[in-house]
Amino acid sequence: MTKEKWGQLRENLLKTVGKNNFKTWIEPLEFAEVQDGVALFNVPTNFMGNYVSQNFTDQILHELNANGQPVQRLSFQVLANAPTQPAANAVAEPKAPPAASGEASGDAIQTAPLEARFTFDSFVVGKPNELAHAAARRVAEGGPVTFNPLVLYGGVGLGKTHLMHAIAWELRARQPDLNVLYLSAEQFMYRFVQALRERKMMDFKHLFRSVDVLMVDDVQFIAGKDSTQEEFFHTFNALVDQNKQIIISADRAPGEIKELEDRVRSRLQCGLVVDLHPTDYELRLGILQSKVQQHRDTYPGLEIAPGVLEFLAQRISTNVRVLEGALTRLFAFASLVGREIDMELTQDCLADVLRASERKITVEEIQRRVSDYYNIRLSDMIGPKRVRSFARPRQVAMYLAKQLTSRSLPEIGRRFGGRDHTTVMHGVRRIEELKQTDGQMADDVEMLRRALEA
Ligand SMILES: Nc1ncnc2c1ncn2[C@@H]1O[C@H](COP(=O)(O)OP(=O)(O)OP(=O)(O)O)[C@@H](O)[C@H]1O
Repeated sequence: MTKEKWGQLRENLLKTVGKNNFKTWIEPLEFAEVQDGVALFNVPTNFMGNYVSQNFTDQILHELNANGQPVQRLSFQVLANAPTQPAANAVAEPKAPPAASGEASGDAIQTAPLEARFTFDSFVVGKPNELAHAAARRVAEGGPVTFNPLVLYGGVGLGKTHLMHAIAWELRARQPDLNVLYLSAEQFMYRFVQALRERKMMDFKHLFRSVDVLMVDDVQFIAGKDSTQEEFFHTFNALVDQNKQIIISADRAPGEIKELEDRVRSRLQCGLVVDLHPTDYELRLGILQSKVQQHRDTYPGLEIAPGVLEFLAQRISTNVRVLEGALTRLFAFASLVGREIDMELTQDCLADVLRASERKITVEEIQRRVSDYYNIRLSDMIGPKRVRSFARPRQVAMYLAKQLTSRSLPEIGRRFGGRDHTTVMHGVRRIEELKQTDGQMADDVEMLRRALEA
């Protein structure tokens, strides 16, 4: 059967299904092929495929067979533009959703392919993200729901979206019939507001309550947006009641998202909350090595001199997105000028990135980190109390301030509640000694240093 033929047949369905149904459900079906008695259609969302299959199969089969097309079954696939992956059985949307359009809400969610690159295979695992990765893997296996929701949180560019897409791809591969819905919290709000405006709340509720897996990215976005939070809360409860998996990402821990309603916060905290820590040197190097492999296909024959990747992993300590961007630029530049990627070319090509990442660590930042680490209040770190539980963290912070900033001893003293420079000197020496004799102290200081430098 040809597309034209389907176009003609389709018109006949107008009478049997009615104008509204026809417009909403039949017209968007794109005929693909007939094979072994199965007619395959492309549909914009999985939800739509399911709906048509449940409600209009008989009419469509009848129409096809009555017009000389021997078809026993219908099949629907979600259209995905992703070139290297099969069509995802998940609906996704671009990070920046389009401005409100006149499109009907509820019956279909704006679709876009999941990012083809964001798979488990391309995700490099290291200490900072191993727990998040393991949890994502577990959920992606699609077995019985053991923790609900899974909340992945972490700073900018640390791989939250990558992991979420990887889960969706994996679920799709393992269970093609599963209805996986991935969208950003912003898109959730946009859909909700549109449904309210167009009085299509029933459709909206039906859509969101009929998914098997709901994935909401950047949930911090709904903080302070009361009615969206309320709807999210109800959607959440309805799905949890049906034992459907929910996966959420946020840029910080649920407890730290301001203006998030308590009941939403406590729901998020009910499941497994795992964080993606800032990358460390080893992870950055691993990611760079893996990206180099990918670039080799595009730029065969380009060589990288020894030491360049190590240098980048050391110097670019911001997010992975910046790291990736730097490498892409390096390859493009090197291929353009026909040179090997060595230190000189790297310095030339990435001068601005390298400058920007020369991050200055402040004494205040150190104090904050150290007090968090030892679970004491910032005011106690700076204040006058001399009990060991405050004095030791204070000395660690002084030591790190001396090591990681260019502040003088008197300047550091001033920032620790106006202490004398000899006190600072004593503190720094004490930690130096302890690092030699106390393994725990050596580990603590190293961990803090890495976290601050990340
Ligand atoms: N461990 C990793 N291995 C491979 N690539 C990674 C890893 N972590 C992050 N990336 C890459 O870094 C880029 C940024 O990741 P992603 O978009 O997932 O970050 P995010 O945490 O969602 O950030 P944002 O809060 O800005 O949305 C992506 O291209 C992603 O593939």
